[in-house]
Amino acid sequence: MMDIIFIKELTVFASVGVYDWEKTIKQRLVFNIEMAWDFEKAAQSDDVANCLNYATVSQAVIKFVESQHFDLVETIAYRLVKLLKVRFNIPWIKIELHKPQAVAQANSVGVIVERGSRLVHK
Ligand SMILES: Nc1nc2c(c(=O)[nH]1)N=C([C@H](O)[C@@H](O)CO)CN2
Repeated sequence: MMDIIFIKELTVFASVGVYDWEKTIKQRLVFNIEMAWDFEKAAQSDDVANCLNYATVSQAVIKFVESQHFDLVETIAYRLVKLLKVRFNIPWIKIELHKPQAVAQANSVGVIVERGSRLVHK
């Protein structure tokens, strides 16, 4: 059995890009995040203290992405997945990072990183 928490289309305006002009502006990044979590304790207690709080995770994403300039979307995804997995003790996490305005002819471009095991033992 596997329970999943998701965050869809979390938008963050970031200093991101390899070109000089990109270091002077903010650009829209969009995150889709999926995280495995065992809902047993949260559902039994109906207590937010026992869940993986999607609001807290969202704030951690925003704070990290806004903290500095990044040249590559890979760098953001790679460091962010490590940060979230460790800080929130997430057994499996998948982050899809879009930079929608990067390629005019494309609807979106970006990267996907996935870490850990989806099998949460109950
Ligand atoms: N694989 C990547 N390719 C490119 C990136 C990137 O972060 N990862 N970035 C750029 C530029 O910053 C581009 O987004 C400007 O439009 C080019 N290729």
